[in-house]
Amino acid sequence: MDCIVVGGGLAGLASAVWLTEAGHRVTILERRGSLGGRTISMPIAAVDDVPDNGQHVFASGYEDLMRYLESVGTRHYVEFPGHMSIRLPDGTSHRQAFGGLTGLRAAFGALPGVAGLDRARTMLAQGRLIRHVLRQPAWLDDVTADEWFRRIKMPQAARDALWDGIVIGLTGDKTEISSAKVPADLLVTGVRRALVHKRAISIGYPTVDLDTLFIDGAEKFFANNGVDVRHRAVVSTIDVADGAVTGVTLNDGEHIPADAVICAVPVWSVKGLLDQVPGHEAVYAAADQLTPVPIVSVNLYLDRDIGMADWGEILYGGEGVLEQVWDRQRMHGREPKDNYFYSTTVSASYELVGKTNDEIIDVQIAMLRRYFPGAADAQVIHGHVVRMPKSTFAQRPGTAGIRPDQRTAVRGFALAGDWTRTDWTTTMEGAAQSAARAVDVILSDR
Ligand SMILES: Cc1cc2nc3c(=O)[nH]c(=O)nc-3n(C[C@H](O)[C@H](O)[C@H](O)COP(=O)(O)OP(=O)(O)OC[C@H]3O[C@@H](n4cnc5c(N)ncnc54)[C@H](O)[C@@H]3O)c2cc1C
Repeated sequence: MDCIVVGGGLAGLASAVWLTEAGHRVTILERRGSLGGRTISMPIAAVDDVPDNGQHVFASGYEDLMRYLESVGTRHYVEFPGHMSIRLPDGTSHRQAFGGLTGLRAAFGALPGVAGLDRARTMLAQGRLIRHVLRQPAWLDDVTADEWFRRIKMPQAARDALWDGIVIGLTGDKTEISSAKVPADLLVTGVRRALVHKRAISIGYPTVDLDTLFIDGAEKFFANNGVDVRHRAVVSTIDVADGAVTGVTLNDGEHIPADAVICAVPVWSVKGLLDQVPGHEAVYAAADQLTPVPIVSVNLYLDRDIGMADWGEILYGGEGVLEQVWDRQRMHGREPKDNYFYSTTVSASYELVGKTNDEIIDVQIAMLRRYFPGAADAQVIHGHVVRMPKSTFAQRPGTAGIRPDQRTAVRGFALAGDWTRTDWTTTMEGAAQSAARAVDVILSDR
């Protein structure tokens, strides 16, 4: 078959690799000048370094993403150290091993900063939470995670220490925005994966920049297997005749014929592309409801070691958003030479994203000084702000079930992308799983 993949982010790359492995001829059409979509590196000449557009972390249940990395030969660049740390505003850092004794103690309410009666209240609230996750009451998608925590009487201290961070980490959004059903579903996915692998889910990270991890191996694979990659090719319609796909048309009017097409553009780019696809109204309605969530990342090259206790630390008790700090040189196994490189991530950064670069750097440095005594006199050698107003998408109450399936009403045409229906939310694994399912649709349509 002659196949077209629209979009060269992770969902498109994985689709192209797996269609090629299945023996088909593939063309990738990517609107930008390079591949990678939302997972890219951004070289900075001033410090001779290659930071990313934002730190990406992995969960050990990311099966399809790992399969993609196996296919492009870079699986060995992901490490799961088995721990991460949380830091409280008083500067104390607590190392969290995943599962094991720490998990057991947490189940009994023993969380940092949670004391006295709140421990018993936390244990009871967590019991109610687990019951809701397993039984999924009908109202779960009618309320925000914030309201859910109020209903199960989760003490504020436990929310500050763990649960708000979990919601923001899992959904990418604030507790007062995200539907309670999203974290509940993800907890089910996590437990399922943990049971299959007989291991608690843990968090890992790439030991190289994102281009080396996701793109370089893919480009070699494409060159070796005759995949045609066309940059700056902007698709304007998916073409359909008699219920089957016939190809795509670019914005300059060129029609490219194909036997099969996978459309792997982000949710905010899909409107207009599917006008000829029966049922596109529901997809466009979903696209209107899955609104973008900003992430602001700052790559900070400092003149000294701020004394991080771990490769990654989550800062609790911040400003209601999840703030994370990453020790990039440690993660990449490099000795600091001319500077100490820390990367910070502010998820759901609705307020921060509108500020100037200098203001953002000031806010982040002030935050490091608050949490890390070693940062008190640190000077910024170079600061690099990455503002991504469209990083992930929000799933507000009432949106359960609106994410479209990969299978469409058109023969030979499938949707992919982190926003299509998967076991995950807006993640790299969601993108990879959507690709696996889209490729299955195409292969089963033959
Ligand atoms: C800062 C940041 C941090 C993140 N952190 C994590 C994390 O820690 N863990 C995690 O799992 N996930 C994380 N994510 C989410 C993850 O990056 C995304 O969910 C995933 O990369 C989405 O991949 P995708 O292929 O679905 O979409 P995209 O990567 O957006 O790819 C879509 C591609 O389609 C192209 N395109 C659009 N329209 C057209 C058109 N008309 N014609 C041709 N091409 C088109 C675009 O240019 C783009 O290259 C993070 C995201 C960001 C931005």
